[in-house]
Parts: sequence; structure tokens; C-alpha cells
Amino acid sequence: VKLTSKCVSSIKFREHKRSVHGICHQRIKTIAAMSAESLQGQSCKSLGVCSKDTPLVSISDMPDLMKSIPRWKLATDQKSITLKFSTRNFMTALEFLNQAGAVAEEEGHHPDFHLTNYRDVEVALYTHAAGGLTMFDFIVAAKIDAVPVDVLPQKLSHD
Ligand SMILES: C[C@H](O)[C@H](O)[C@H]1CNC2=NC(N)=NC(=O)C2=N1
Repeated sequence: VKLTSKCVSSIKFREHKRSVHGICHQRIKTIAAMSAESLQGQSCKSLGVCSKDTPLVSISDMPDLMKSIPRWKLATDQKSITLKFSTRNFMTALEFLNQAGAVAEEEGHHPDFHLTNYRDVEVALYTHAAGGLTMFDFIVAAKIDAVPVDVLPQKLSHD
């Protein structure tokens, strides 16, 4: 069968795309094995813009990644990570959210923020475009962990 030049170029394009995707996967795999410090040193921009094609973090990579962000909890459906704490007062909570917001804006990757009971903060992260957890989320989580905040020791009851 004589392959038309169009068909050959589309095969070449698909091979090229597969190899680029492979590199992207590989790059994401190597980042996954990183510690908190090196996660904090990463930039979402180096991964391009997240999209529906951004690879989800594989279940086998989760335990190591979660060790890098020990304050965060992995949702039971493994599709998001959450950070919860109480601060000294309302303005401390607001200050933290503004600083964490600046990190998110710089990375172009945004958490869900909750401020309830005037000082209880909850930050939730997942990649909306991909419908689950990608390396974008772990990089932003590690950077948010570097934001200083005056956290109250875990409250025993609502005072
Ligand atoms: C164009 C822009 O980069 C995208 O809309 C970004 C913005 N911030 C985002 N944040 C999160 N958490 N998930 C996304 O899919 C996402 N997409």
C-alpha cells in the first residue's frame, strides 16, 4: 500500500506527540519522586498549562508525594488534597489566605479557600481541568506549606 504523504506526516505527528507526551510523563514521574524542598523549588509554569490531557498522579506515587506535604490530607477518593487548621484570629486567617492566594496566582493554579468560624482555614487542591490530582497540585501545596502562619494547637472543642 502506497502511503500518501499526508498519512505519513500524520503518523510522524502522532509518533512525535506520543514521544512528547512520554517525555512529559517521564518529567512528571521524576518530579513525583522529589522531596518537599525540591517540590517547592518547582514551578507549575515549567509543566505548561494544565489541561484535560495533564496526566493524573498515579496511585503508586501518592504515598511518597503525601510524605512531602505532611500537613495535607489525601481525600478518600484520592482526587484532592486538603489542609485544615485554626489561626489565632480572623485577620491572621485572612493574611494567610492572601499570601497563599499570591502563590496560587504566581503558579497559575488555584486552590479552593474556606474561612469559617472566624478563624478556621481549609485549603483544598485538585486540578479542575483534569478532574483529579496532578503535579500542579503538589507543587502549589508544597509552596503553600512555606507560607508562614500562626497556627493554633489543634482545638479540642469549639470555644
Ligand atoms: C487558563 C488557566 O491556566 C486555567 O484555567 C487554570 C487556572 N487555575 C486552575 N486551578 C486549578 N486548581 N485547576 C485548574 O484546572 C486550573 N486551570
